Amino acid sequence: AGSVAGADLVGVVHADPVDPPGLPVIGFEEAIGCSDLVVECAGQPALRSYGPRVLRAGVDLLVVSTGALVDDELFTSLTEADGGKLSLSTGAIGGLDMVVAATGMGGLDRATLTTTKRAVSLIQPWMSEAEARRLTSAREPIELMRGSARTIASAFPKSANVAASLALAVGDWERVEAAVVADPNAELTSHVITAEGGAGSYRFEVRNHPSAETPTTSGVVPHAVLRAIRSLAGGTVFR
Ligand SMILES: NC(=O)C1=CN([C@@H]2O[C@H](COP(=O)(O)OP(=O)(O)OC[C@H]3O[C@@H](n4cnc5c(N)ncnc54)[C@H](O)[C@@H]3O)[C@@H](O)[C@H]2O)C=CC1
Ligand SMILES: O=C([O-])CC(=O)C(=O)O
Repeated sequence: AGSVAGADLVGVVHADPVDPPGLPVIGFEEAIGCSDLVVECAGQPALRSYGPRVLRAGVDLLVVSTGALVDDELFTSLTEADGGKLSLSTGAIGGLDMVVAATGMGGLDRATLTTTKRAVSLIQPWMSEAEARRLTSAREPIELMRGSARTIASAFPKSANVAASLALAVGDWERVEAAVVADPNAELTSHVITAEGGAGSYRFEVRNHPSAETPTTSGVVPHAVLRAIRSLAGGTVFR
């Protein structure tokens, strides 16, 4: 809508069969040829395919699908590429600035994240029919999986990028334990972060309305992206 001062949307690269109405659709090569910044908001596979090429072309890259960075090879190619600058969207959660600051003050001993979403939105292609049915017929919350941030961000690529975002802020994939809970009655998506270390002890709780179009995603995420673009474009960072 042109609401980010200092930034113009030059185009949208997409993979759907039908073009998004009212948006300037362009191809990937055209996008990296005519923009200063590419925003990845297309999923972990798209970041794997396109991220390194964006940076190598000297174009900055803002990443939403942070969970793709669990792949060490991709992590290295994105963080050590010569060319554009990489930045990560805070996406659906808050508190990461404080986690980074606390990590800087002697490190964190431990951090946890519990993500609770509407049960049906957590069905994954790798689940058996019985597992998927358990989610569609659940009456009570079910803890679906608990493990390292690396495990959880890989197992729920459209729902637990936040686990990777927290681990990247802590600077240690294994020190962050994440859990995903399927709640048949969850109206809101919740993310509860805890962290402890030399700087203190922290707890952040986020309760987001899911997007009406894509219930796996919290509705606020595009606005986190817009905030990041505003900041990258040199605008005020407190708005
Ligand atoms: N860091 C965070 O807190 C969060 C991260 N996410 C990430 O954002 C991603 C996008 O979320 P939504 O917009 O809700 O998903 P969506 O499924 O509604 O939209 C994805 C869009 O990406 C496009 N796309 C997919 N593959 C592509 C490719 N190879 N090239 C070009 N376009 C491609 C599709 O055409 C589609 O329009 C999620 O898959 C997830 O990885 C989502 C929520 C929070
Ligand atoms: O939008 C959310 O609440 C979180 C999400 O999907 C993700 O981290 O992939």
